[in-house]
Amino acid sequence: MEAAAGGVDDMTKLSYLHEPGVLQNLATRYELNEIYTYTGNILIAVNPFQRLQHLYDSHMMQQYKGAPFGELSPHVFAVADVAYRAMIHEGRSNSILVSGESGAGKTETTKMLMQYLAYLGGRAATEGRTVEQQVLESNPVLEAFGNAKTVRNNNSSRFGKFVEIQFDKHGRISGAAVRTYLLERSRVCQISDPERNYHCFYLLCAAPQEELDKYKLENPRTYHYLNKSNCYDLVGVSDAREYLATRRAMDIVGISTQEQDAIFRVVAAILHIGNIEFAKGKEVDSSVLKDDKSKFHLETAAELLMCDPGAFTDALCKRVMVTPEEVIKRSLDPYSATISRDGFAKTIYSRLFDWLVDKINSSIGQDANSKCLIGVLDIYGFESFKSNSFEQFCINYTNEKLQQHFNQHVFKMEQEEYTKEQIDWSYIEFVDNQDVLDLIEKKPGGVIALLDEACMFPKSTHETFAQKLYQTFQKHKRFVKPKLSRTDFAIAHYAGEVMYQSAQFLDKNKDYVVAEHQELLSASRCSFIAGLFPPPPEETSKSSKFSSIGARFKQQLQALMDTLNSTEPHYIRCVKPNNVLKPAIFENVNVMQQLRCGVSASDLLSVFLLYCNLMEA
Ligand SMILES: Nc1ncnc2c1ncn2[C@@H]1O[C@H](COP(=O)(O)OP(=O)(O)OP(=O)(O)O)[C@@H](O)[C@H]1O
Repeated sequence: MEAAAGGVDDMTKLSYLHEPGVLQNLATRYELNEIYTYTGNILIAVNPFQRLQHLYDSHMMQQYKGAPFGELSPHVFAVADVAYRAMIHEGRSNSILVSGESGAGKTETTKMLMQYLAYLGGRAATEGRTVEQQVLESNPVLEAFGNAKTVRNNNSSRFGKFVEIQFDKHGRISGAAVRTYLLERSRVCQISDPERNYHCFYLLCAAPQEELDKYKLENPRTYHYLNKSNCYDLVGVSDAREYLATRRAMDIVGISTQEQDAIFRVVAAILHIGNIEFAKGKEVDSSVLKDDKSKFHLETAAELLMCDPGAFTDALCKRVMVTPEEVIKRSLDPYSATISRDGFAKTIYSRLFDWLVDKINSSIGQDANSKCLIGVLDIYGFESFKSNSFEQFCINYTNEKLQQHFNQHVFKMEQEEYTKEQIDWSYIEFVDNQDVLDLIEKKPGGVIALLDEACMFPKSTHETFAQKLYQTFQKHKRFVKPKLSRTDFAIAHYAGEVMYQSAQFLDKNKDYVVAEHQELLSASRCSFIAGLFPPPPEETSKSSKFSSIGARFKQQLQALMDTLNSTEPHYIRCVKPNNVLKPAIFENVNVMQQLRCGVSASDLLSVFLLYCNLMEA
């Protein structure tokens, strides 16, 4: 078969399925603004970095509605349409898994899928808010609080998301639920140039003057949590306009004016908290507020959080130690008080984010009777940087899980098709990554379990944790102890080897709120804020008190996999054609690496073989 001049819309039509051919095909099509290409029924979407309005207008939606798959040009709408029709005809739940590296276009793709599903399953405009409107407007709310500018994407989601859209027996949207995964907390207190903190901080600093007066806010350059980077503005985005848009979206989602006020009070308080500085106190290893400025910020934060300023200072600068004999109040030195301050800010922000997600869910409402749903997964892709920490470990663990899900699905599909065509399938090799998953999640003895053990044992350090890993996995095929480091470790993932720095693993895995912070905030005179800090469940034993981010994430991931396993999956692979985030630039090596990390070469090959065999059979 000759290669078509404009490329082929399905890679399985290529005469040879090899990397240069695949790349050439994607590049040719990209040049013509044909950003979508199939590989069998997997959709590859190359980020255009420009608005291609005509691709997504209502005329396009009409065209794709009910059109047989493959009849029209490849498109996200076609994938959503297949999922919807499969759901209606077979009465089965479906899911669409959107993957790709940061900036590849997952969130945009997810929004288009949701828009199309809202079009298919929406009700005729009735008065008030419709479920689909609420579902769509939950995006800007979550983006304002969970997205930020990073070096790789100006609007990067710093959390994973699974949106479950429920349908009634007539195929109408009857409810929805959003599940989120692992928000990046460290960003609240720590950003580096030229990144930004979460959008909401800049939006609030661009609010109308009377609101700024209310929250005692000034220029974003004033705030320590924002001025560690020189980037304040986003090209082509007006924070003032976005602030109003976010407020409107909050209205639609069902967040009351009072609640909105409390939310932005928390956001403003965090900015003030970041500006509280400490100096050495009179006593050894104690600290006091550094100057009048710090006093002002502390008092303002206390006012906004509606708590007692004296108790607030104590909660930041002191710790209560309970021994069997007595209760001792111990002072913190300025360095420890600063860490305490940042911990406070991160805790309150992550509680606020969780509240928003819960509120969106309760406000949209769940349809308990729904038999069918379509889930859309928008989750971080595989990451391998110069320096990789606990976040990358969790992200890559997620991707191992999804890769296994994909392998099992393709394998099952092949088996079924071959059986149907009466072809002997005994020779198909099943690529399995269970060994990496065991290394990470096995209980007892996996990396997560060993990390939890280390966190529970007071004398552990990252050095002792790393030594334990070296001992335990000495002979593990997927574990590598580097020669030159005593604390790093590498895992041979399906997409390549990643070296992790264990230094902050223990701290980042600990999931507890300092008792003094909890006490202060649960006593807030603002019911919204007190509600973010309900009393912790009764402690039955010491061990039940410990909860870890890793173990909780593992549970969440298992629940996600259980949901996905009960659905018919569809895959969309987003590709970022360049690192300068500009249209019309297609970097071959870059794209090739992404294809290898995601739908890997062997997966493409197996999908290809499957189609060839089917055509011959
Ligand atoms: N189909 C599209 N049409 C126009 N622009 C797009 C499209 N897809 C992506 N973009 C552009 O690329 C940017 C990055 O896309 P997006 O935020 O969806 O990436 P992502 O894969 O979700 O990244 P992250 O993992 O960092 O959240 C968008 O802000 C938008 O400017």
